Amino acid sequence: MLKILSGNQVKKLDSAHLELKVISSFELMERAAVGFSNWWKSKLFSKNLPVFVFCGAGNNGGDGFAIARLLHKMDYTVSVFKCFEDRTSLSEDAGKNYALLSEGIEIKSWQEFDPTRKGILIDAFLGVGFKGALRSDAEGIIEKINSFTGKIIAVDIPSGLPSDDVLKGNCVRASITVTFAFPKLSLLFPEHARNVGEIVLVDIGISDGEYDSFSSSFFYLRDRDISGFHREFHRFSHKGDFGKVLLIGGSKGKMGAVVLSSKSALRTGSGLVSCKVDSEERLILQTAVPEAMCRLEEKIDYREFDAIGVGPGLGTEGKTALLEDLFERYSKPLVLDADAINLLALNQHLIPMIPKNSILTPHLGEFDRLLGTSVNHLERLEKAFLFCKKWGLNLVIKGANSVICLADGRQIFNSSGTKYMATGGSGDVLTGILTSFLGQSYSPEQALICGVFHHGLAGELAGKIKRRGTIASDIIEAIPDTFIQLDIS
Ligand SMILES: NC(=O)C1=CN([C@@H]2O[C@H](COP(=O)(O)OP(=O)(O)OC[C@H]3O[C@@H](n4cnc5c(N)ncnc54)[C@H](O)[C@@H]3O)[C@@H](O)[C@H]2O)[C@@H](O)CC1
Ligand SMILES: Nc1ncnc2c1ncn2[C@@H]1O[C@H](COP(=O)(O)OP(=O)(O)O)[C@@H](O)[C@H]1O
Ligand SMILES: [K+]
Repeated sequence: MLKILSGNQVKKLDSAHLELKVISSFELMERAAVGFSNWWKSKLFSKNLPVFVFCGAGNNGGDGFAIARLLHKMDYTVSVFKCFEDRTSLSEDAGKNYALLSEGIEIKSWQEFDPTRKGILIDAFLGVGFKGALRSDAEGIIEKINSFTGKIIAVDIPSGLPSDDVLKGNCVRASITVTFAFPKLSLLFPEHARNVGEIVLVDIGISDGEYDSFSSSFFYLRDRDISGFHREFHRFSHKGDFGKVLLIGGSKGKMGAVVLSSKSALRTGSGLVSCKVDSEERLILQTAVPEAMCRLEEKIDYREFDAIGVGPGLGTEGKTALLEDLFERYSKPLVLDADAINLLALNQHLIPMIPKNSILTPHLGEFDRLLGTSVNHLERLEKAFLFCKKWGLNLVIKGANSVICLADGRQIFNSSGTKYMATGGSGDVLTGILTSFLGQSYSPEQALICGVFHHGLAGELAGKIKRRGTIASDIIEAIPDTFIQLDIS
């Protein structure tokens, strides 16, 4: 799994790579620019639109010059806008790439840019080398870039965004950020979404093993990581191997939640799915999901089940005793979502009773209720880290790039998912998926890594067809396709 390093570690990673592969820093810059232009080619941007490349004096600007050269070669009309006083201030590699700009490329000062022009703007002003508060000239440059009404594409990071911290000043508002080697931590914070836009990761040839000597507790989960975490089933596997799971949830007016969770558990491969629901409401579940069974008795022997998920649509009124009783009589890891989390927020004395290694899946609102409001995502990550360590629990901070926070302190940002998943019930689908994997004897870590990724991928597949018309049921229907897509039998 790809490690997310700090901005300060990037230079060291680069130097180690240059030494290992015996290449120059100039060649590495060229790889970044080639990676960018290959992505550009795949997007088929119209050649009728001129390209404006804003270049700073550092290596981010160097990437910009090289990109300008490559796009010009591809027959785009390219102008470079200098965001520096004179050539002597350029970094060595930026200087080399500046010298390679061909005659057909117009070179102007950033002040000369007319932001009302039609075209595409490439922001290669500041990269991960940006430190401290913006200097006053830089403020002006960023304002100029942001006054442009067309598409802005940031190189590595939107200029002005610190790579590992929360934005404090002004920053370019990009609609796409093409980042190199690994996504910089701050690109993944929800409060930066308007500045970062869509993230595109460009490989510059640094292999995962080269990150080994760098310490980081942050990771980035991609499709290639998944298969190693799945369990294999063989020809003689029986119903029991696929697990017997229980979902506790649903209440008057909110039965849909447990309908969605149970369906998604079945679509994820559970052998047997039972639901503990109010007896008056059972017909809704049994009609909607005939494959699921209802358990109506007051005192279920929870030990019958390989995994239990609790919370979707449960309601909080009068349910504290149910949760307490569950913690007393079940010792395997649970999945706790929605109202189970709200109950914990209201009854914090129950937290020490949660079976070790359980999984909590709060969205930002539930997270705040449980652990208090946070001023920014960094604080939220720190709170999650302390909570998971203290209680030996795992937690998913849900949203775009959901963060899997493991009990051992690792925090894994998910790469799959789409904005079309921001629809009622998609969290209930995740509860079903996670409970299903736990029931199939996946460890909580395996269940989390596979579950969160497949959920996001199912959302992407559904969103490709249904766009903003995507509903939670579409995500469930797409779960089987995720196994095909990832070649999991
Ligand atoms: N492995 C990688 O990640 C690679 C990174 N490359 C590029 O190199 C960049 C990093 O290059 P550098 O270390 O030269 O740094 P940058 O180009 O990001 O920044 C240095 C420049 O920013 C200015 N600056 C810094 N703080 C400022 C402030 N507070 N106000 C105004 N200006 C400020 C400096 O004067 C200098 O001109 C990356 O972002 C990426 O674009 C690629 O060229 C090659 C591979
Ligand atoms: N913009 C987004 N990008 C990616 N995933 C998203 C986005 N918005 C929501 N999701 C995912 O959808 C799910 C929503 O969960 P939740 O808020 O609990 O929904 P509900 O309570 O309606 O079931 C989470 O897994 C979250 O990661
Ligand atoms: K930039």
